[in-house]
Amino acid sequence: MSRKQLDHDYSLRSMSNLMGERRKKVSDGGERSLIKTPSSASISSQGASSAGATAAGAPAAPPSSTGDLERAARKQFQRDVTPGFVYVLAAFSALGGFLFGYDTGVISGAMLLLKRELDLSALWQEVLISSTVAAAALSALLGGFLNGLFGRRVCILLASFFFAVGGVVLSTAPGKEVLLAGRLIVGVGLGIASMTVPVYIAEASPPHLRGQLVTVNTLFITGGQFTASLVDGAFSYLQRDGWRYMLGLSVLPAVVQFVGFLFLPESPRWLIQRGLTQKARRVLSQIRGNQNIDEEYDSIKNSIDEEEDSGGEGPVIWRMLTYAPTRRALLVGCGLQMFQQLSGINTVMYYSATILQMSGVRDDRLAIWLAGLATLTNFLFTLLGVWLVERVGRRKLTLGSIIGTCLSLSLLAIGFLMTAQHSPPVTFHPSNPSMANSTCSKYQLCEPCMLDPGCGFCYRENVSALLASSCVPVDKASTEQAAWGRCSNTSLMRDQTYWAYNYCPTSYSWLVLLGLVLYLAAFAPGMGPMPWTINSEIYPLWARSTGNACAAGVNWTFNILVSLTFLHLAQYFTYYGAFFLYSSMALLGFFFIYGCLPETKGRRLEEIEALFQNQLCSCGASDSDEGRQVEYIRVKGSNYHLSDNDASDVD
Ligand SMILES: O[C@H]1[C@H](O)[C@@H](O)[C@H](O)[C@@H](O)[C@H]1O
Repeated sequence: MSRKQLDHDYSLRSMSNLMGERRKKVSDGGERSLIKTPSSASISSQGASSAGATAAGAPAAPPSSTGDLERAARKQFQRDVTPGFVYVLAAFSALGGFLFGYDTGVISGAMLLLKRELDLSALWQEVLISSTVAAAALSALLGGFLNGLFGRRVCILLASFFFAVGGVVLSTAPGKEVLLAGRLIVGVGLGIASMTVPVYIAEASPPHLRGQLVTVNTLFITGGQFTASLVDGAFSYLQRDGWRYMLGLSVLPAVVQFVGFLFLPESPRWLIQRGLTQKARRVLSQIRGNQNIDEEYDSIKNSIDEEEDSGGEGPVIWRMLTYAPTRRALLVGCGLQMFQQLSGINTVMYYSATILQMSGVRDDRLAIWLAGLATLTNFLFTLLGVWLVERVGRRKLTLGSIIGTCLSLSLLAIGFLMTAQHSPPVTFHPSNPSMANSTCSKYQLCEPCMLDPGCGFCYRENVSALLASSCVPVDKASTEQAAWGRCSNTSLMRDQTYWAYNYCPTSYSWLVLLGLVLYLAAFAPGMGPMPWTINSEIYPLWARSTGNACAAGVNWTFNILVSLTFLHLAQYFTYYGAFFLYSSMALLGFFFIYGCLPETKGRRLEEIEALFQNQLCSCGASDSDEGRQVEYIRVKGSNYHLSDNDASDVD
């Protein structure tokens, strides 16, 4: 074969191979199979020439080695199929993630001010915090239906509309009832955005970038949480109405997203499914920068036609549950979201200010600012996840992350255990009968006193030792001070007298702090983003919105479950008990992921269904390694054994 022919051959080959693996029908007993063609590795193994130069249509210096050639082809291909538009589209969509993070993060700081200004009872505080998450859980489920009916774009517009209206209602609320209405509206936006945005980004992205771009959405979530902690810190200095600014600021990104989406296109996959094929073609070539989209278009169209041919009766969720591959995908998707929340991320984040207080940060404001460091760490390590996802793949990243999460949770628990075992004693018991009769004064150690939500530990400390300490009831109006005694007036507390609510002074705080940092470093790159990313790609088109709706619903439901039970858990099992429990959940999660999660990196969305044809808990073994390895793909009960040679023969 002449050099020129080789050039031509391999430039075409690299284009199609690097796009992912190709779906081919093979006439083998009427069965259909996914045939994995060799990707870049096969280009080099066959000694190809300058694919990159040919693809660009310009002569280039001959690459010095096959490795250079492979890299050149890959780069050229990625330049060609990655026009800037897809980044713009992902960034505007991910504003939904930012609002998700901002609205869930900002409430803790806003609540400190709200409870003082509106005189909120503990019940109202709880209702205001959890109502948003509960509304999100329900609307995520509803979002599945809306997505199928109106498309992704309309749903994102709807979500940003809810965010904006909710923000306005919250910032102008005259009282707690209107605040509740605002929180519910925001919750509806949250639920819809959390299930739609990953799907929209996944459907618009080319396969080699899909993981990265969907993970950017989680990066925006953690960015929103970080911004919220800064805003909370900044506005906490305002004597009045600081919470109005905190809650109202979310209107800005919501409006930007709404306006942006008036101009952004609908997902081409949804358009094809709806039979709007001309429009779908236009959108696809707009997103792909006028590349040749025929192959991608045909592949989406074929998979939709096949799905239609195969029929299927009843509501989508029923069809998903009665068809093995989608049932397995649903189990994997919901399981991932469940284990994400059961690993205690929101408890750890929420608790970070207290952990810092344990380490000796006495000033409340400073603790709030420093807690921002935890959200920053979460953000930075999610960035690492964005970088890693297309390099190491989803499966390895999630597995590595959950092992680290499990170990660091154990370290946190050990830190709390040491703290409990070296709990300072209560040395001062009041003699006044009315004071002495309170439950709090019966505790002999700080640990049980701190675990009782009605009590706090009031102590005096000099440089080297803990002086007189007592356990006293907390002020009903504010947990920042005691109901009576030395710690009952924060502004009058002098002589190194401190009020510890929710924590005990300890010399083991460094262990807890180390656990916190390691936890965030392990959780954020994998367990934080991967459940969202993987869910956006594991369902076939007909089941995608329903699958994502269910998984997002599971995420929000376990979110609320874990946050609402934490304090009770701590009360009955102590802090270390609670963290050991989260750690064992993470361990369970590891086995689940190890057994059930296949690698989806680099595959077209239309091809992923086949990965779930395997029996559950053996599907993790699919190994692509750039097309070099032998692969077994079982389709509808038949085994196809493909080697490199088989694969290249088909091409
Ligand atoms: O993936 C996100 C993220 O990692 C957040 O930090 C967390 O607060 C959310 O609950 C979670 O779903």
